[in-house]
Amino acid sequence: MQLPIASNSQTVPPVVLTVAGSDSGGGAGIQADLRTFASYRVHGTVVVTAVTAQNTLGVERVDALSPESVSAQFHALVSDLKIQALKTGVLVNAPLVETVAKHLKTLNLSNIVVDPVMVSRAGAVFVDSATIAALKSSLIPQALILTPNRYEAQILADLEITNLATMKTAAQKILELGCQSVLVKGGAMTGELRGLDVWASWQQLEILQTELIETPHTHGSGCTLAAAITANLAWGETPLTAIQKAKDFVTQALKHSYPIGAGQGPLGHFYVGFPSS
Ligand SMILES: Nc1ncnc2c1ncn2[C@@H]1O[C@H](COP(=O)(O)OP(=O)(O)OP(=O)(O)O)[C@@H](O)[C@H]1O
Ligand SMILES: Cc1ncc(CO)c(N)n1
Repeated sequence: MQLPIASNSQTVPPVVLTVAGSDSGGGAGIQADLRTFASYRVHGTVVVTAVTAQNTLGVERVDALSPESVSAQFHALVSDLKIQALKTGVLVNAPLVETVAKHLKTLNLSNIVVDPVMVSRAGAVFVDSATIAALKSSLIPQALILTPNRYEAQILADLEITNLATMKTAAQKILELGCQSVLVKGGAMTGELRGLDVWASWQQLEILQTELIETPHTHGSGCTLAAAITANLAWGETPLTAIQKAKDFVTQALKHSYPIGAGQGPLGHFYVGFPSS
């Protein structure tokens, strides 16, 4: 593959950040985010929020980092590096949500993608009601783009999502939480809605669909999508274009997902050519 950027000391890629958890199986979380960032030739930095013991079959244990550790990681980063776009992933308790929200406020950055990880598609529940309340009050209002999956959108909108109409209604209800736009992801929908997403801002509503990839190996698709949106924003794309390009990237990576382990395998990020940005 031809590298699009010359490697000399003058070339500086955009700096992006993922505030997320580690997946020991390497499929989701920070591991998926960094593979995605590398695919987009952006420099990925990390604030680790939790360490999960996880594989293709599920989550066995979650250890949250302390708010002090998370704060220290933010301080080290922002005292030295200029972040152009960031995404947040799993935040397993209310103090962590509040800590991250406080640091994001001081960054004065508009390119914020919030992936409100609460329930993975494999059914792992990561958060309690206090955490959901903190997400709603302090983090979601800072999002340029919020990316709930079907189950997270149901919780945030307090509405059962069964069809396209309820996906749209949920998106519009979630906007009232104060985010600038919301992408209700359809990976967990069934039939012809599987893989269809609904994006809503106050001005616009779009249905996004590429092609359905018939595979059980989709572990990390949500993290990959949010990371790819973040990378596209860092390269200067508008929110809708960033989402469209990111969805194309996820579709390609799903085409190349691979069966390691006995459960849901990860996406094949490194088999996708350099994405246009
Ligand atoms: N089989 C599929 N074919 C095409 N697109 C898919 C498929 N499964 C998921 N997607 C897309 O992948 C993106 C991620 O959505 P999804 O609903 O899977 O997120 P998620 O549940 O947060 O993922 P995960 O918890 O596995 O990281 C969305 O754009 C969705 O439409
Ligand atoms: C660490 C981590 N973050 C996010 C998800 C959601 O897929 C996961 N399974 N694990």
